[in-house]
Amino acid sequence: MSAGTPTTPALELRDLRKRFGKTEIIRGVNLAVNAGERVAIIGPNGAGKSTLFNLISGRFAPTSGEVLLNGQRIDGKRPFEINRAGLSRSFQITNIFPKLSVFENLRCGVLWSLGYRYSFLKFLSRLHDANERAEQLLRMIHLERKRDVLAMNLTYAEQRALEIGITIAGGADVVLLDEPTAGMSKSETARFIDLIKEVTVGKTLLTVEHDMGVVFGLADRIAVVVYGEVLAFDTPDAVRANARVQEAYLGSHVADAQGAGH
Ligand SMILES: Nc1ncnc2c1ncn2[C@@H]1O[C@H](COP(=O)(O)OP(=O)(O)OP(=O)(O)O)[C@@H](O)[C@H]1O
Repeated sequence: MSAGTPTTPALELRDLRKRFGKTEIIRGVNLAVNAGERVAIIGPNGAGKSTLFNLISGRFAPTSGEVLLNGQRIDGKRPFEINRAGLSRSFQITNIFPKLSVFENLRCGVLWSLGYRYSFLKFLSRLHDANERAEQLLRMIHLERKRDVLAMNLTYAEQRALEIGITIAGGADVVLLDEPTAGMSKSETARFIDLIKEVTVGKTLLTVEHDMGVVFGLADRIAVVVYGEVLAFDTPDAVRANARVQEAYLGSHVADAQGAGH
């Protein structure tokens, strides 16, 4: 791209709105996330963070407004279409197959991302590639030694790592993770932040997060959502210093994160 040409954002929300019955929950959100950026969405309970994720990943259709993935409209498309367009959202742990091994779970993730549009023969010819990709993912999430262990016998943190492996299996370049470290101990969380950074190198990452230690350890920019609007979208330092954010939400949370050494 020549100098001065504006780069297309990896993900862009334009005046996005969502109404449930009479209540407008998302009230005109504009957000442009650059390729390769790591963005955390924070905000009080009920602010609309999960709804925003659901709008981006296609679980909900917006009432109005646009969602663009690499410049292409994806609002109104179905989740699997959005996934194949290059945006992947973390599966919940319940979507891990408990009675399959770690390797088999990863391979399922790879095969699913290849889609059902392939004929059986083409599918078979892809199996070799899928195996290779699953081995690669296994190394990326550092579960080589658990390769043949059934998913149900993994520790909680290992299951969350597997979930991330499945999420990135198809090679999506925009990845959405919903509270990736929820329920983890402090030391597991610290290791997990490093893992997330490693596996998303070169990708665009969006997380919804309550843990301010994770937010400030992971994000290049933070979007603060309050009552369905983006109150601030800036670097961690700028958000920390933002008086409106302090007032609306952050105060005690930031003190906690700083106390934790992040
Ligand atoms: N399917 C739905 N139907 C009706 N109302 C909904 C629906 N989904 C979410 N809401 C409402 O939208 C508001 C925002 O919810 P949302 O889950 O997006 O908030 P959040 O910021 O993710 O909260 P939390 O941090 O507690 O997870 C809430 O008042 C919720 O009750």
